[in-house]
Amino acid sequence: MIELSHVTKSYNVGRNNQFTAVDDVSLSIESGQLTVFKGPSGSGKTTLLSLVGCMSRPSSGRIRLHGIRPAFLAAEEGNDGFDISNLPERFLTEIRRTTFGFIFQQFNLVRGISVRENVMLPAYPTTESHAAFQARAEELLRLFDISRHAASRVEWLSGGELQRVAIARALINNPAVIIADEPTAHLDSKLSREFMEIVALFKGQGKTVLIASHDPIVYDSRLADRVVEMRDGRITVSGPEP
Ligand SMILES: Nc1ncnc2c1ncn2[C@@H]1O[C@H](COP(=O)(O)OP(=O)(O)OP(=O)(O)O)[C@@H](O)[C@H]1O
Repeated sequence: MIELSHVTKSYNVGRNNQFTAVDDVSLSIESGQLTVFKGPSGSGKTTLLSLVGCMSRPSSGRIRLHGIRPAFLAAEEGNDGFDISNLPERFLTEIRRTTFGFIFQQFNLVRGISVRENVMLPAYPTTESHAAFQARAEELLRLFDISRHAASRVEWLSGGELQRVAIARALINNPAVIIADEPTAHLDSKLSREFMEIVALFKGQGKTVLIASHDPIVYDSRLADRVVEMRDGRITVSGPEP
């Protein structure tokens, strides 16, 4: 479970353009479920996901992981879970790479290098050998039917293929949690439905999935265990508690 208690994120603190993007949010996100964050543009969805995914720290409040153990941490988890709100950048980076897989709207693939190299980019070789990562990359390329493009540069791929490369890259470290920000925004409805089939696969593997989306194919999906609605940095509807 991921537990947020009174989480606030403000930008440009102390300046005249100070802005609170996430405002006193408390929420429990159940493991192994799909939680969809829905809301108008600017409502704070991306900011909230970036806080949970250790890409930034909250201005105040606490975020705790329960039962999700970053692989590099030897210490036992206490009853209060593992607090990620105030960790030094070095630890945040390690947790981000070992625990979370990210899928972005623009896919954020690196041009000029191959599909295989893109999938391998986030590989985190302190937890497994390079050979193990290479084997996983080949397996993921096969799973998503992009093996024949492994040596191609990403700029030669179609939109659907790019999406599958981005998904394979998100899985290279076998993360417990997948975070996807508007993953279907640049896809037609057929590819969006295919994306949701892949989400079903994630859930089947017991992964926790968080998606920010405006797309009814995502938030109306039967796969969504919970739809959390946001407006002006606050939760307006938090769906049924699991
Ligand atoms: N680094 C930043 N500095 C200042 N303001 C920011 C920063 N990042 C985000 N914001 C502001 O915070 C608000 C929330 O942004 P956020 O991207 O979280 O919204 P969102 O719900 O994901 O929107 P969208 O659906 O358009 O992606 C926006 O008004 C945005 O302009």
